[in-house]
Amino acid sequence: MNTITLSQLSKFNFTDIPLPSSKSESNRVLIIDALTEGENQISNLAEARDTQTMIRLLETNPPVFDVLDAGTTMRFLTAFATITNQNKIMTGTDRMCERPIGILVDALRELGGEIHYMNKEGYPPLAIHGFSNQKTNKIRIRGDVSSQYISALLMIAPILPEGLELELEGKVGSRTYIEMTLELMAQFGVTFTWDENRIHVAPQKYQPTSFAVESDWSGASYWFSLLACAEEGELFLRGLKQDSLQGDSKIVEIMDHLGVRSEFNDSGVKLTKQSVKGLKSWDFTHCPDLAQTVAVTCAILGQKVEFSGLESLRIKETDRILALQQELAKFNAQLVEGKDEVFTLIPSVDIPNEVKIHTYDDHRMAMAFMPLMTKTQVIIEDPEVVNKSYPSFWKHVGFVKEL
Ligand SMILES: O=C(O)C1=C[C@@H](OP(=O)(O)O)[C@@H](O)[C@H](O)C1
Ligand SMILES: C=C(OP(=O)(O)O)C(=O)O
Repeated sequence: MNTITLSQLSKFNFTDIPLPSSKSESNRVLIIDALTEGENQISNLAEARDTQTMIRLLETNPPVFDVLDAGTTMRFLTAFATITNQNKIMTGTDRMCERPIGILVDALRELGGEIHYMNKEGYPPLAIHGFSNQKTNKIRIRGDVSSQYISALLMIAPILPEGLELELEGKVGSRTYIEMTLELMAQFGVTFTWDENRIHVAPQKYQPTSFAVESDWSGASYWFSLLACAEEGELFLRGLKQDSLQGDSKIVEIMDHLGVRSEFNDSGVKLTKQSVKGLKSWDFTHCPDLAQTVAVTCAILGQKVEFSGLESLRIKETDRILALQQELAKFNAQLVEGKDEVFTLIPSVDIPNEVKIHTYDDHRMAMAFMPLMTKTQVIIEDPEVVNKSYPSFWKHVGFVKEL
């Protein structure tokens, strides 16, 4: 197996990190673009494999949409292919075929789509046989499994002949991603109403516009963590906005407790060190992709913290709770499950001279453990796994030089 070795480096010079563009924004804008009559001007699309896969599939329109391991690409293209009345097979990696999609398929069938499971009920691969007449414009949908089903339905809603009223049932996770979807739709001229748990989108057209994708806040989180764990350093993260569409911009608030000060200007955010105020607990319901970053940071910084809202982590690129537990244990930290889905992060008291991190086909496992290099030599297995969201990650790590 390929590995990358990160030598210990606890103090570093000021480093300017260009950051990749957001794959979440890119994948939404690509679907919206495909549904817009007329030309949009879209710039800064992500280099992420998830986005490049989406671009390739939309451009070449093969009979089989193999999305690899991209969740948004699978969910958004399933809704898109159905509503544009295509015959399509939707598939992906083995892991993708273990990630549930039944809630979205049920909703699309209720609307009038014809979709069959090719293997296991509720999971890809799927055979889509298009869409005849819209059967209803009211759908009730659970919000506690993945917000991506809701985003997928919302983006096709304006082009449904009768529009769509979505009633969100139960706890809604990753709400910030639903807000991102609606805000992006609004930037392309679509109006909606959102009243408590009811979102209504009338039939209407997306309006051609110009849009520049922001840098990726989830990818930015690893740099906040690096500075939090280092003894000395300064970073500039390019292309981030204080007023972001991305919920993972919450990392600013979290890291303010963990010793990182953020100052925004027109080109990005400057990070400097400040004293650690401490963190007692955090709820990751609406920013699940930050959980690994924050768990590793707290484990290194000696912070005992209660983590909640981790339920969706079990059905992502890997079971991220199990993966975290196994890898944190390698430097004597723990993530202990307690009552009512609350986990306690017990920090490390003794970090070995070298730690080898297994990455479980999960880009965020590789990137989240990088900051451990501030304390010891780290070997990361399968480093190319970062290509899913941040192909230039290791190149950027190379920009960080010992002081
Ligand atoms: O809509 C999106 O762009 C995403 C939503 C989240 O997924 P869930 O809604 O499944 O939590 C997040 O974890 C994923 O990385 C990207
Ligand atoms: C969960 C993620 O992506 P997706 O669900 O789109 O595969 C992620 O990028 O952390």
